[in-house]
Amino acid sequence: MTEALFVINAGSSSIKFKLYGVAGGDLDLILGGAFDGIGSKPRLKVRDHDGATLVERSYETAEVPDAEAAQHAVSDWLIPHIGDLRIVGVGHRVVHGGPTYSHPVLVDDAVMKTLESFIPLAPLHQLSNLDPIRVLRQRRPDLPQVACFDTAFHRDHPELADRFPLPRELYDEGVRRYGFHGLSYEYVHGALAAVAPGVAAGRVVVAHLGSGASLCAIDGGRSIETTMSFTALDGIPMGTRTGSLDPGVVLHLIEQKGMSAAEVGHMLYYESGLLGLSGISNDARDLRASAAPEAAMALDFFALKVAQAIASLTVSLGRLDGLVFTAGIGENDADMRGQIVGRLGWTGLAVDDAANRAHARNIEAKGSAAPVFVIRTDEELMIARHTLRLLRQAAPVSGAVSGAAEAP
Ligand SMILES: Nc1ncnc2c1ncn2[C@@H]1O[C@H](COP(=O)(O)OP(=O)(O)O)[C@@H](O)[C@H]1O
Ligand SMILES: CC(=O)OP(=O)(O)O
Ligand SMILES: [Mg+2]
Repeated sequence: MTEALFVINAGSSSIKFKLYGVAGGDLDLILGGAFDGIGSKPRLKVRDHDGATLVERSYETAEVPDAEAAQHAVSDWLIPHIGDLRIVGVGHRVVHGGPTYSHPVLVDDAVMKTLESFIPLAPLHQLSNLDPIRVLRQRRPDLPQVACFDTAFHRDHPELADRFPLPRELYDEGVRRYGFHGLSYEYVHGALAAVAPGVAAGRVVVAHLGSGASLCAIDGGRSIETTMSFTALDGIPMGTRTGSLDPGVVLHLIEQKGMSAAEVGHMLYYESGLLGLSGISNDARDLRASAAPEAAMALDFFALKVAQAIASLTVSLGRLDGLVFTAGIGENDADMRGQIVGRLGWTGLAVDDAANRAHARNIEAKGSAAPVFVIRTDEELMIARHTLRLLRQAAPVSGAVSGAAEAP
């Protein structure tokens, strides 16, 4: 019977999942899918390891009204398709590990309680991340579950990158620059090391530009600084999130406009960023396709802020040996990459137009001050690697893990 790992990357409106075979110590993708449009246009799509569609179906909103219902829909589809696989563990992306967790951890009651205490630090993500862990713990208490944190990669930041210029006691209470997208950065850095080990050993900036977006300065594999901080609101503008904002604006909204904290929070998380700037869409594809000047302005604003972040992170690094683009926009939007690097022309960075349009692995122009890479991120594979390592540490004798005989 083939042993397999299940990985869940649960977001606010989607649940991405992958199933890996773990025979022989390797991780072999069996299938991967996503349940997205939770609360709006619920849809389940699953592909096998070759990319062939196994299922693609839509649901009525009333049929799958929330994340928990989506998890059940995923399980209902998965269980009959699992065949004779034996699930030996489940790995989860958990966005916030707070000051406590700098490594992945096996979830038990105490861990769960600590992770729940971080919900206010990541209201858009943490609850959705913990939901599937809770549901699975009820359904399959015997199944080991591992939480892998977006914050962990950044936990040994230098102190200068970890502080806000606020009264010291707030830092002691946990008001720190945690940083996110760590699983993506860890994966991308590893992938960079495989193709350009010299660059990866040096000083690089990775731009994770998805619907959530941040950048990270990495020196020799270690995160030095990143644009997101206490929450996933900080840094560059995103699909619907503001990125950095004068805190005086927040005071203005509360004091002068009489908005409640919840209303301000909703505006900062859901109504701002590309959506707020354009008034059209949070999706960069829609903005590219639009002829409206507001759409072009929103994209230009995004490019400017990303370019400024790259320059700022390069100051922290002291040198730039490579720039990497990843995630939805970074991997697919050649115009955006061109706009961003174009704004950094004064540094000597330049992209080759044909390579950029082809989404080649290396897109720098001849004579560019540093190489520029496009690398596809794979948070799920990173989670699977961490989960397997931890499960093997927990059960070193069997070589893998045993005990779980049913599907999740
Ligand atoms: N071809 C494309 N051109 C421009 N933007 C794209 C393209 N493909 C995807 N995107 C952008 O990527 C975003 C999703 O990125 P992704 O990394 O999957 O985000 P997340 O995992 O946070 O949902 C979409 O909202 C969209 O704006
Ligand atoms: C932390 C974060 O912003 O995650 P995502 O990109 O999945 O929204
Ligand atoms: Mg993401």
